[in-house]
Amino acid sequence: MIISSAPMTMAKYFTIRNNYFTALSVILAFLTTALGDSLSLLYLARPEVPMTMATTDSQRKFTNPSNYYFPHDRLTRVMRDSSKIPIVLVACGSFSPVTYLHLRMFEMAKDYVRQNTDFEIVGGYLSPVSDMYKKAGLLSANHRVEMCTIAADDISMPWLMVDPWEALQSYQRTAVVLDHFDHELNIVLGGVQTEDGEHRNVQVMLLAGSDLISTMSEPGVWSHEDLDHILGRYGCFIIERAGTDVDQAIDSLARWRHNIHIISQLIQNDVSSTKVRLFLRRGLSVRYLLPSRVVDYINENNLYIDEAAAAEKEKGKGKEHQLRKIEESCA
Ligand SMILES: Nc1ncnc2c1ncn2[C@@H]1O[C@H](COP(=O)(O)OP(=O)(O)OP(=O)(O)O)[C@@H](O)[C@H]1O
Ligand SMILES: NC(=O)c1ccc[n+]([C@@H]2O[C@H](COP(=O)(O)O)[C@@H](O)[C@H]2O)c1
Repeated sequence: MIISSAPMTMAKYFTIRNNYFTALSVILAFLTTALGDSLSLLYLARPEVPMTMATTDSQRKFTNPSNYYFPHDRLTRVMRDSSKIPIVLVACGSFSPVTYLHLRMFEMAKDYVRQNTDFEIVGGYLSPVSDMYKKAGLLSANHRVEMCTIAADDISMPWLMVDPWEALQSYQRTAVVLDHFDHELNIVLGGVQTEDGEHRNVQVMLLAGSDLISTMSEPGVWSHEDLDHILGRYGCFIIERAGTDVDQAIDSLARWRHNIHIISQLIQNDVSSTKVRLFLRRGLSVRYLLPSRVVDYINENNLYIDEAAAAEKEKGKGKEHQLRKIEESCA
């Protein structure tokens, strides 16, 4: 149970993510220079969103948004190996839009779990953040949930689901989100079973990139009680991400080190939603950076239209040649 939490602002959190964003800035600065304007800086603007901290209790009754049901159709209810500990992976984030790297995080975690742990993954969830998070480029929750649902609806990932609980209400801290999963999986559904019919509680674990974990070392972004709750009670898998020094990121999290699993990216790939939005804004192709059906959804619904309109405007300013050059270099 979390007893208290210190007030803090999301502005500070976004400032602290600068390590990652500095690396991203270099890439964006390159594109910006090539285009000869400063529009891409808009993407780096961090919002001023106050995050009011409330108390949480894992035993509390959760209020669900209307018409909400907890998705569990792809949850493995009977474990394959009773000697293992059943876990569910939860990835929290904006997913604006969801990319292949978000999906790949689950695959990397699956390999790591099989090779290095006594866990058995019985399900995975994408949990898009609420609109109240107000991060730059955050599309409405309905669209983000829909894009995640399309992305997760892939027969090659039959254990991945999208939970709209967090997205469809006011901002919820990650500790509360993990409590919600714990409640739904273990209290409402009653956990899972072994082949012999023995009941097992499911261990909820956070799945995140190292840019997110680096913010946990900084005072004022996450309360100590929340960190203790997330890393002490639940635990997490951290996917290495270019631009973040993982060792430095977890330096001050040493007391929970046994519950923090670091997963190296053997093939460096730093696709990000920011870059995808930038490409869309420039009218560049984003195919093969995210599932085709998500690209179709974006096009059909004219999403990130402001960005596309900005690109049109640039063409009007006679920058077609430069755009073509970038497009060619990205082909
Ligand atoms: N290329 C990547 N490598 C490792 N982790 C990633 C990668 N892309 C996203 N993540 C992780 O996925 C989670 C959700 O990410 P989020 O929705 O913020 O995507 P993002 O690409 O970082 O978005 P944005 O560019 O808008 O900040 C976070 O924990 C983030 O660290
Ligand atoms: N104190 C907290 O619970 C806290 C602080 C910072 C970020 N977060 C979460 O981390 C995720 C970050 O998402 P982005 O990577 O899209 O910014 C979001 O789900 C956000 O709610 C939680």
